[in-house]
Amino acid sequence: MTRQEIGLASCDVSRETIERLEHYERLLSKWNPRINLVAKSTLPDFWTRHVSDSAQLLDIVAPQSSWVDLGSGGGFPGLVIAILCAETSPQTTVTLVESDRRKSVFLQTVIRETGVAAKVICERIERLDPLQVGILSARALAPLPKLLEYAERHMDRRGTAVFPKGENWENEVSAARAVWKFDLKTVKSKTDPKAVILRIEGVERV
Ligand SMILES: C[S@@+](CC[C@H](N)C(=O)[O-])C[C@H]1O[C@@H](n2cnc3c(N)ncnc32)[C@H](O)[C@@H]1O
Repeated sequence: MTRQEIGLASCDVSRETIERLEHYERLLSKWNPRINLVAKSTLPDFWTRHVSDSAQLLDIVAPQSSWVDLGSGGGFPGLVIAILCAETSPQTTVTLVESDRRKSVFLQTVIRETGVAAKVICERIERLDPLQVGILSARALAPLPKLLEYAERHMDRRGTAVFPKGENWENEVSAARAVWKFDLKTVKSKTDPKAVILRIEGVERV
C-alpha cells in the first residue's frame, strides 16, 4: 500500500502505520456483524471508502495539538487520523466522541491493540463541557446547522472544522447561512465525485 493509494499527498506512511490500519480492518470486519459499525456493503472498500476518505482531511488541514472527532462510530475519520498522526504528528491528541457504548468499546479496543494514543469519550456531544479544540471533524453525523452548533461550543476561536459532505452540501450550506456566519472553503472529495469537504473557520451566530 502506497501513500498515494491511501490518499495522502503530503506525508509518508510507514510499514508500521500500514500494519496498524490492516489490524483495524481485521477488527472492523470481526465486530461489524454484531454492532453495525459501517454498512456491510462498504467493508470490501475499507481502504477507499473509509481510510482514504478519512485521510484526505490531512491534506486540507494541518494537525494541531488537539483534534476532536464527533460521532466517530466505527472510527471514521477520527481513528484513521489518530493512526496517521501517531507517525507524522505525535504531538496531536486525538479524541473520539461516541455516545454508543458498544461502539466506544470497539474504538478503545482498536486504540489499545494498535498502540496509538487516542482517547474515547463515551458521551452525548450535548452533555460535554466546551472542549476548546483546534480541529473538529465529523462525518455523517448531522446536517451542517447542527454541526456548527457543536463547532461554536467546542472549537477554539481560531479553530478549524472539517466536515465531509455528500451531494446535498449546497443546500446544507444555505440552511446554515440563515443562522450562522462562517468562513468556508470547499474541497472536492478524492473518493466521491459528488462529495466535498467543508473547511470552516470563524463560526458565529448571525
Ligand atoms: C451515521 S454514524 C457515522 C459514524 C462515522 N462518523 C462514520 O462516518 O462512519 C453517526 C454516529 O454518531 C453517533 N452519535 C449520534 N449522535 C450523537 C451525539 N449527540 N453524541 C455522540 N455521538 C452521537 C452515533 O452513535 C453513531 O455512531
